Amino acid sequence: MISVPEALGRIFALLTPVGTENIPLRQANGRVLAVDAIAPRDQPPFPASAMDGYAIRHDDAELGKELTVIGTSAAGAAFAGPIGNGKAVRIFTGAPVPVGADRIVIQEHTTRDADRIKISDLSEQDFIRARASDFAEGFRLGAPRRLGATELTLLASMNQPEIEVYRRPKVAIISTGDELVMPGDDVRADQIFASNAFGLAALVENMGGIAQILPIARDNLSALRGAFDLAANSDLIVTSGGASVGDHDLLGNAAEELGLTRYFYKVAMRPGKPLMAGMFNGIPLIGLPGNPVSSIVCGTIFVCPALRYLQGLPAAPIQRITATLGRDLPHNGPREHYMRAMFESGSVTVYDHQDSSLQTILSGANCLLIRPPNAAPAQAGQEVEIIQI
Ligand SMILES: Nc1nc2c(c(=O)[nH]1)N[C@H]1C(S)=C(S)[C@@H](COP(=O)(O)OP(=O)(O)OC[C@H]3O[C@@H](n4cnc5c(N)ncnc54)[C@H](O)[C@@H]3O)O[C@H]1N2
Ligand code: MOO
Repeated sequence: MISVPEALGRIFALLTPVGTENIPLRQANGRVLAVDAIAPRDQPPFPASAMDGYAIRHDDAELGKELTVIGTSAAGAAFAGPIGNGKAVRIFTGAPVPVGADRIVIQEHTTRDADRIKISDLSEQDFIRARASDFAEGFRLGAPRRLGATELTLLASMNQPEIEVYRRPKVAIISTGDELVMPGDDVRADQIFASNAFGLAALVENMGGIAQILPIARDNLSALRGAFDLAANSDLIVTSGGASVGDHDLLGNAAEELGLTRYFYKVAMRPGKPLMAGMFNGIPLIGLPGNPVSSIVCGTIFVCPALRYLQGLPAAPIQRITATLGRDLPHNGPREHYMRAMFESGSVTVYDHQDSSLQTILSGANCLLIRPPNAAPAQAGQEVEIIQI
């Protein structure tokens, strides 16, 4: 059995980032920028007022001084002329500061009478945003990076109506097992509903991929062949179930017969021991164990980083953070244990029941607490690592 980092490294080695495409900025939420975006001009493109008030010359900034208002500068409607001593221009937030003015007096610090204002108070600040104080022409937003609200705001202000992003990787999800039926279908007493594919599809979509849930493959070679045929145009195949050693667990052997080159089988983790990965007729394949918790844990630990890597992001494991253990834990066995747990106010407490079939416990958990292989007993108050889910 190999370790989790070793398995993840071998999965990255199977993958090649997908190609790129040009898309409208409006469709870029959640996508990964593939090429640096470069600002074609300064922002702000002119010195701009940060407040509503009056633009004046610095020399005129004296308490009690009276000035003549000679015009208005509004956002999108600049005052054309320059401004001299003894003069003021009514100005609004975001408006260009007239040539010659180098200070804004906020309107609360003035009294106005017709076209005259009197300065009644003064701030230390000039309330002028210098040209290019946000970014200058030539500023780069570097790729690769995932685009969300903040990046899209910036890209729009950089006048990027279209951007180059990585294509969304297509992931075919194949559930295997004679006992499985899709939710809503007729179910016999000896069958259960196929749940793994729904969670896995959500993980894939959350990571920017396109998930395709294929029809359930029964535990026989021709059913598996049919499912794999449907996955032919995918960037990644994810299977669930049939990975273990039972008489009906034929995924590994059958897939090899159909063209799979297996790169590894079995990982020192819990849940998830029968994980495998390989290349299926040119398409990378990750084979997850069938137990629902194993499938989602392995999806989080392996499929999510794989999706990031397919979209041009660095080959990196899922982020861990530290938390304080809320309750003592016994020593751990030889496999790295991903325990379902609750993280609240910095403290993490594991659930009593950790069987990898318990979907209710998994859905109640908000993190996985990681126990290293052969870890000594841990006491409440100790620092531990968790992954938020
Ligand atoms: N003799 C041994 N038996 C088992 C071992 C072992 O080392 N020796 N490993 C156990 C571990 S650990 C796991 S994990 C499971 C994994 O087995 P498979 O990947 O072959 O999964 P299945 O047998 O097909 O299913 C296991 C379990 O999960 C249910 N299942 C499967 N697919 C789905 C699905 N899509 N949605 C919901 N539930 C699903 C299935 O009905 C079984 O109950 O093997 C242990 N056995
Ligand atoms: O490795 Mo299994 O996934 O513990 O239930």
